[in-house]
Amino acid sequence: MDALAAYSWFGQLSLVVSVVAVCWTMVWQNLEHIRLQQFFARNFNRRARRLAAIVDPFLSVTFEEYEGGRIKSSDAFKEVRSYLTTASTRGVRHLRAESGGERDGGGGDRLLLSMAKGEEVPDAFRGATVWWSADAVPPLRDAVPWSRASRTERRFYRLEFHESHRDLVLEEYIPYVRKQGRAIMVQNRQRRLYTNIHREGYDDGWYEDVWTHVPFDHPKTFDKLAMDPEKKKEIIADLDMFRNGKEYHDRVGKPWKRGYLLYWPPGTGKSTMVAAMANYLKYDVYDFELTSVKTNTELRKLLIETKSKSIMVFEDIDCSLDLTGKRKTKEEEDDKDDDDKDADPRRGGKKDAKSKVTLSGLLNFIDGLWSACGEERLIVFTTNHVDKLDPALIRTGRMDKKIEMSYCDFESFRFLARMHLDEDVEGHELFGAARALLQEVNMVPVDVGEHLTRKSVDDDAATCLARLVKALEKAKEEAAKLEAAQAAEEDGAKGIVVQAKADDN
Ligand SMILES: Nc1ncnc2c1ncn2[C@@H]1O[C@H](COP(=O)(O)OP(=O)(O)OP(=O)(O)O)[C@@H](O)[C@H]1O
Repeated sequence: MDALAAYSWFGQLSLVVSVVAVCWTMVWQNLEHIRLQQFFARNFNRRARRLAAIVDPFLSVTFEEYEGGRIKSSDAFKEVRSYLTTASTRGVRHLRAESGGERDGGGGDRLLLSMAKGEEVPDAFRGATVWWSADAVPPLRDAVPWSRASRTERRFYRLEFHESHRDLVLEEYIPYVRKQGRAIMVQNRQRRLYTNIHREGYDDGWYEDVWTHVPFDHPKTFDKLAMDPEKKKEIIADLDMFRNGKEYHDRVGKPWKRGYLLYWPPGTGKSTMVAAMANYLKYDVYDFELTSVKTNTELRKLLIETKSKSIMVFEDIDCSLDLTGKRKTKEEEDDKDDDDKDADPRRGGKKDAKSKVTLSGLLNFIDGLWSACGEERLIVFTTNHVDKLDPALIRTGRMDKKIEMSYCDFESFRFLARMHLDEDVEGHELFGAARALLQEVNMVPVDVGEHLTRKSVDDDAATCLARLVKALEKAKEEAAKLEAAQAAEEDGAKGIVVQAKADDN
C-alpha cells in the first residue's frame, strides 16, 4: 500500500468514527428509551466508583462559606472555622486574619483567625484520623453586584477521612466539631448590652418596642466584688451548675432558665453583681426598661427576640410598675386587656404614655409557656424594697435564688481596703478603728469604697483610712441622734395616749 492509499484509508476510517460518534451522541441525547440510558450510566458509573474506591478509599465532606444560593453565610462553615483554630488543631501553620463581625468573635481590635488557603491539618477523634484543608474558588464571572458572596472568592473547608470511619465522622465527629466551634464563638464574641426602646409615629398610630444595643465591656468581675467569700463561692458554684445544667433541665422537663433576686439598700452592689455574673458566664445582658413597654403583648414580643446565653435584668423592679398589689382576678385582667386595646393605637385606641404591663403579664413572662422559648437564660430582679413585692413574683420557681446584698461587713471592708489602697494595711491602727466602727454602723460598700479611694497623689493609705474612720464616726453620731429622736417621738406618742386615757377617766 503506498502512502497515498494509506492516507485515504485513515481518512475514511476517521470519517466513519466521526459519523458514528455524532450519531451516537444524537441517539444518546434523544434516546426515547430513558431506561436504557440509565442502565448505561448506572453500570459505567458503578464500575468507575468501584475502581475509585480501590484506588482512593477516602471520602470527603465540604463546608462552603455560603449556602442557600450563595446568599446566606453558612453557620456550619463558621463553626468549623472556629474549631480549626483550637488546641486540637494547633498544627495550622499559616493563618488568615480578618477583622470579622462582632458575632463571629471579631470586630473592634479583635482579629478573627482561621486556616489560610491551601493549609491542611490532621485531627484525631476516637482513634480515627481525619484531615482538614482550606481552599477557595475564584469569584463568579457573572457576579451579581449586590451579592457579596458572588463577588468575592468563595471559601470552603474540606474534611477527608477513610471510608471505614464514615459513621463515626458523620454521626459523631461533625456534630462534635460544630458544638465545639459554637462554644468557641460564644467565648470569643463581643458581648452586648441591650435595652428596649419605644418608637412611635406622630399621628398614624404606629409604634413598636425594639431592642437596641452597645458592646458590653463592663470591667467588674467576681474578683473585684466585695462580699462574704463563702457567699461569693456559693453564687459562683450555682452559676456553674446552671451553665452545665442542660442535661438536668431536659431530664426533668424544666425550661433551662433560673431566676435571681438581688435585694437590699442602694449601693450594695446589685448592678455590679449582674455585671460580674455576665462576665463570668460570658452572656449578653438584656436590661429591661419595663416602664417603656406598652402592653403585655409587647413584653412577650421583646422576650421572643432575646437570644440564649443571656441575662435578662429588671432593675429596681419595685419602682418599675405597679407590681406590688395582689394579682388581678380574671375579670379585672379582662378589663386590663380592654385597657391594652385602648392603649394600642393600632387597634383604634388613643395614645397613652403609661405602661399597661400587668403583674400577671410579668409572671407569664417569667415562667409561662412563652418563657420556654430560648434557653440558658438568667432572669435577675433587683430591688431595694423586697417587702413591697408580690409574693407570687418572688416565689421559688420564679426567683430560685435570693441574694441579700448586705451592708459592708468586715470581709468586704478588708477586700475593699486591699483593692483600693493596693497595700497591706491590716496592721494599721486606723484599719482596726474602722473595723470596730463597721460593727456598730451600717455603711454600704459604695460609700466605703469612695472613702478609701485616693483623691490626690498626696493621699496615702493612712489618709484614706482616716477619711473612712471620720465618715464612720459621723454616721455613728447621726445614727445615735436619729435613735434619740425616734425614742423621744415614741415617748411623746405614749404620753399623748396616757393623757388621752386620763382625760377619758
Ligand atoms: N460589693 C461591692 N463590691 C465592689 N464594689 C461595689 C460593691 N457595691 C457597690 N460597689 C461600687 O459601688 C457603685 C454602685 O454599685 P451598684 O450600682 O452595683 O449598687 P446597687 O446596689 O445596684 O445600687 P442601686 O440600688 O442604687 O442601683 C459601683 O460603681 C460599684 O463599683
